[in-house]
Amino acid sequence: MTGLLRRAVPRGRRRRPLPFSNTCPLSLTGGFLSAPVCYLPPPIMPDGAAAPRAGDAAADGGGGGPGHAAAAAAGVTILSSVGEMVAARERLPAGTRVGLVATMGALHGGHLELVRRSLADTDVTIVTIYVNPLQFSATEDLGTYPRTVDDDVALLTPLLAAPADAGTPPPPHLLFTPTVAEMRPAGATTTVATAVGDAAANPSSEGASRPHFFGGVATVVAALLHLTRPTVAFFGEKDAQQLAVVTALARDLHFGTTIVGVPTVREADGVAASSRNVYLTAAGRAAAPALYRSLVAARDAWAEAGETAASALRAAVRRGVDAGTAASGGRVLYVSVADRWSMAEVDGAVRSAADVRATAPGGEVVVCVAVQLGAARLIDNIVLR
Ligand SMILES: Nc1ncnc2c1ncn2[C@@H]1O[C@H](COP(=O)(O)OP(=O)(O)OP(=O)(O)O)[C@@H](O)[C@H]1O
Ligand SMILES: CC(C)(CO)[C@@H](O)C(=O)[O-]
Ligand code: BAL
Repeated sequence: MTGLLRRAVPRGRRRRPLPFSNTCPLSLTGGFLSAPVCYLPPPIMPDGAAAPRAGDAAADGGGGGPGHAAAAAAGVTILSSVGEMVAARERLPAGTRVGLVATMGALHGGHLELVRRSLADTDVTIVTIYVNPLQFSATEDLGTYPRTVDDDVALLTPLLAAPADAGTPPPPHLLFTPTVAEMRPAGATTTVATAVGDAAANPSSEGASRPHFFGGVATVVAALLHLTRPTVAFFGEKDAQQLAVVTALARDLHFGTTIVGVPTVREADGVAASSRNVYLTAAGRAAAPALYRSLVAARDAWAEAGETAASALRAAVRRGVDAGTAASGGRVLYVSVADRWSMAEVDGAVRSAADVRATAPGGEVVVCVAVQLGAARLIDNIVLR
């Protein structure tokens, strides 16, 4: 049976209704990708990155707990194989505006805001949950990264199962939770390199602090864009350099996807919502507002007091974060004042606030900070605007 989709579009646009089938049985066999696989020698991983470890698959998104059954009952389709994902994407009618929200799970208000943006701006939303081993170094927290798939499904279900207008079938939103074995089969050797995330490009950046990281992110995001072919993909501004990397990736490799940055969702005291906040001790949590407080102070010094020296802005953020977190064991990993899209560090002066206000936007500068606070590695940033 075919129905017409008529979703409320709160951002001032009502799109042409699209036909969706509300009886859409999904292949459980992996579609055309279930063809025989040629096994190759063990994969070569990027420098410092951890290969998928035994046991990862059991802890990642595959399988289905009680939350999956509830989601299925509410009409949310959860897919765990690449073949199912490809087949489901193939079934969407031409012209469907598809939104992608890529996550590593342990969902919080930041993720849900991305999903809401996608639901408002596109016809069909695909949320992915995948803890990507390629973006963790051997000494990082791949093994302990919070995996809360049932809770995640429970949070997503009310959003993704929200009914369309009466009388029309709901849009076929999807949750894709592949295993490592599905996403990165034994023998996979190809990775995507990115100059925007390159440590050499900026020694005081997230890319330099986590040299393995952006190669892993670019590789998995390229695979997810390829599998889901989204019209728009939504990424959080909290991960400023990741947003720059993904924007360059989509543009440079002609994915035809628009990358949209979503403003950082914060707790009442300014702390950016983050899955790794669960690692904070009570003292660390009490100290964590120092990051955003220091960033806001630097932005105010630029906007209101005319401070344009990048070195002064960097020093002010470092001083503020040190003062707020050192007693709780906080250690500043880097402070960066960089072009928002190339991530090149600014050596001299940033454009003044008056100049930015008076002329066309462009050449935005972002101030980023990373802090190790006990077991939690926190990042945050503010754009000078
Ligand atoms: N507070 C937030 N506000 C808006 N978007 C966010 C926020 N936190 C994460 N995101 C975005 O959600 C997407 C998935 O991020 P991810 O699953 O790594 O969550 P995370 O909280 O950043 O995790 P971690 O604590 O491991 O860094 C990314 O695009 C990320 O930028
Ligand atoms: C973009 C991403 C899902 C790739 O694994 C991850 O880096 C994240 O959750 O920000
Ligand atoms: N939030 C980006 C994913 C990561 O830190 O591994």
